[in-house]
Amino acid sequence: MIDQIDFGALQAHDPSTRAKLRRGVLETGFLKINNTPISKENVDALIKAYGAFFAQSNAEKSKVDMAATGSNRGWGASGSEQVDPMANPDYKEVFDCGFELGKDDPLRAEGLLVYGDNQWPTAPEGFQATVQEYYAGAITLCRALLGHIAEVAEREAGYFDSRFTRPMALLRGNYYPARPDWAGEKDFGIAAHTDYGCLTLLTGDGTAGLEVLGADGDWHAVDVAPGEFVINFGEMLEMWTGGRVKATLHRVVGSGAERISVPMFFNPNHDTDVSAEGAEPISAGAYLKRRYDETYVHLQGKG
Ligand SMILES: O=C(O)CCC(=O)C(=O)O
Ligand SMILES: [Fe+2]
Repeated sequence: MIDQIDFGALQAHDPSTRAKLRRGVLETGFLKINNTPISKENVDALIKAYGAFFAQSNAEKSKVDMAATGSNRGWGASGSEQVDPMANPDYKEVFDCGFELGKDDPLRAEGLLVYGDNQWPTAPEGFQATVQEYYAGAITLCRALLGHIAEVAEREAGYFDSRFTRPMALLRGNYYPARPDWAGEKDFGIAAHTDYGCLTLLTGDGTAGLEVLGADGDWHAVDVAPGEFVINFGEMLEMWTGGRVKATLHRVVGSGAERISVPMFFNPNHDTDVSAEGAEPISAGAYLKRRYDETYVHLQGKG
């Protein structure tokens, strides 16, 4: 159900690759992508870094607990996010970091949540450098992918470029422990949801777990080999393109095996109007803040 595309072929404007991209963007909402400029070494180091971070005690991890802040950077304990109001809070743990404004950026004065300060743990050693190296590579890849997506979504070439100069790009490490024995039918690693933003670029440790809802109404397992990526599209891009681009439901029920996945949620500058043509304007920052306030348990009801 999900097409695999070669990033090199996409860059070279290969017609059959372009056709698969079209189907992924406009119909299924998901694609797998390989042969990207992000090295397997960097991905391996990233998975290892998150693994070592999450293996620490909760007391250690809570030194960077996002719940102690009004923002969403740092560690989120199991139960810290509820993506589906009909399900219980997810049992995954997360570590989130995001775009950092330059020291002299006048936007700093506005104290926007979506550009909050990152919180870096002191251990494991090298964690921040590894995560930041991946962050930079993922941003570059996302920008290139959006260039191609603009074409199939009937936007002029370069449409997204000026709108992603200060991207609200949130990189998340998801840690799914083995599915707990207390877990019932309302408990998920991450419950069914659509991503909130524009483009999600996901990699992982190769353990199965991601499921995507197909047009047939069934959940389909999607495997992500280390060094390969899944991309999917979020609510904001669906809205922005008047429904042309598809945001597709997905989830992780979880299994006996623990698992790490790493989504990069790639979103535009906070003041970008992401409303559909003719609709009431809404800024990307306001949209994202509303979804964060709805789903991060420590922000729920504080909007
Ligand atoms: O772990 C996965 O494969 C998916 C994670 C996900 O959907 C998310 O973090 O939004
Ligand atoms: Fe997701």
